Amino acid sequence: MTDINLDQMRQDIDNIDEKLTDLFKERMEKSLEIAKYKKGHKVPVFSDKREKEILHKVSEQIGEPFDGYARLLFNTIFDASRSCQNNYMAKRSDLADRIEEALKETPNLFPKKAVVACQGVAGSYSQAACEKLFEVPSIMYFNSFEGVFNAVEKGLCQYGILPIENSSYGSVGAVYDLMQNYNFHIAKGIRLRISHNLMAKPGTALSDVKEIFSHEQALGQCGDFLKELKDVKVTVVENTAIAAKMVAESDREDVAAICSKECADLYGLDVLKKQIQLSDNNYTRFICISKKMEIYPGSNKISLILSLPHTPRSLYLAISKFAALGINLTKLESRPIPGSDFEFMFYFDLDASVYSPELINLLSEMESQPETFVFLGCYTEVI
Ligand SMILES: O=C(O)C(=O)C[C@]1(C(=O)O)C=C[C@@H](O)C=C1
Repeated sequence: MTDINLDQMRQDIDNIDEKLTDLFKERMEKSLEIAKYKKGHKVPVFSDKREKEILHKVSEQIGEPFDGYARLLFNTIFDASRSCQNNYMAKRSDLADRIEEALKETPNLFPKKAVVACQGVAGSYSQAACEKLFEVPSIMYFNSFEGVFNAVEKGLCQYGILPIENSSYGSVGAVYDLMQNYNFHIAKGIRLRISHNLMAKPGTALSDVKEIFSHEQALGQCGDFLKELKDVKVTVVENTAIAAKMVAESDREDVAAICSKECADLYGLDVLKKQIQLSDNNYTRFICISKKMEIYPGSNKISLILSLPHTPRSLYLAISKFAALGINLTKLESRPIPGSDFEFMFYFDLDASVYSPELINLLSEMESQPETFVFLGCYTEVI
């Protein structure tokens, strides 16, 4: 009995959907007609006033309890309508040409050899990421992340390796902040499993340790282990391998470093405690940056930087453009713009590829807006 009723009700829904679909198609065709007018008369796609008027009218007409749902539905309809109009009106941008050139000029295979900038000293996780990406890299080490960006921008190194995010401790804010100041592209990404160890000179016992050195991210990833230790000073240094080197070269017998196992062999240290990170599934994402845009075959990830106007719904409108094309947004990071009044730079990672003409139209449209828009690259992430 129940099943018969359900079948009947579903049949009713199907009939309603058929009418809705016809009406939706009719509405989208009208929207395209408007796009033709707008293109000819240089009228912008988005009209906040018109959308608000429609939402108000629809809410009044439908009343409670469905008015909230109706606004949700109509906002989605506007997203589709705007996306279709933008796609129709898109002008080919300088970015579209640069992407086409990069697709033509990038070789099919990622290089095996290159001069690569890494932060820190030998034994750093950046070195491990670099050696996973390149078979025979010539690594140049720089004290700071800024040194890596500089070396690539000035052409001193062909590529640079930078950590951007850890699965348990989050984004590397310093790298995101530097992205605003340098011209670079992302050519590849890599995800590295990270296992931290407490290391000291041979002869030092865990109970002797009075000071631990490491990078801020590594210390954060080992927070639970550090909380258990009593009367131990924790000191932040630029890099985990720098911490290992400092401990190895120190006259003190009461210091230790949190670093990778490879550092033990490199700097003659002993492991006091293995795997001290919060989770066994501890991964760090690195980017491999280049000066020129390089897009290797199969690239399926896109990174962008956007500044958005301080107006209601501006972030929603940007995200809805990706949603309307069915694009998965895999990361959204916001960082304050120095010196501004709580204005932010937004960093988007998308599951998308430059082989899609609709996406190229969308990127062209975004580039034509007055706000900052930077296409960082289209690449694959090695896992
Ligand atoms: O009225 C317009 O200007 C339209 O382009 C139509 C429409 C809509 O789909 O209703 C689309 C985009 C605008 O932001 C406002 C309304």
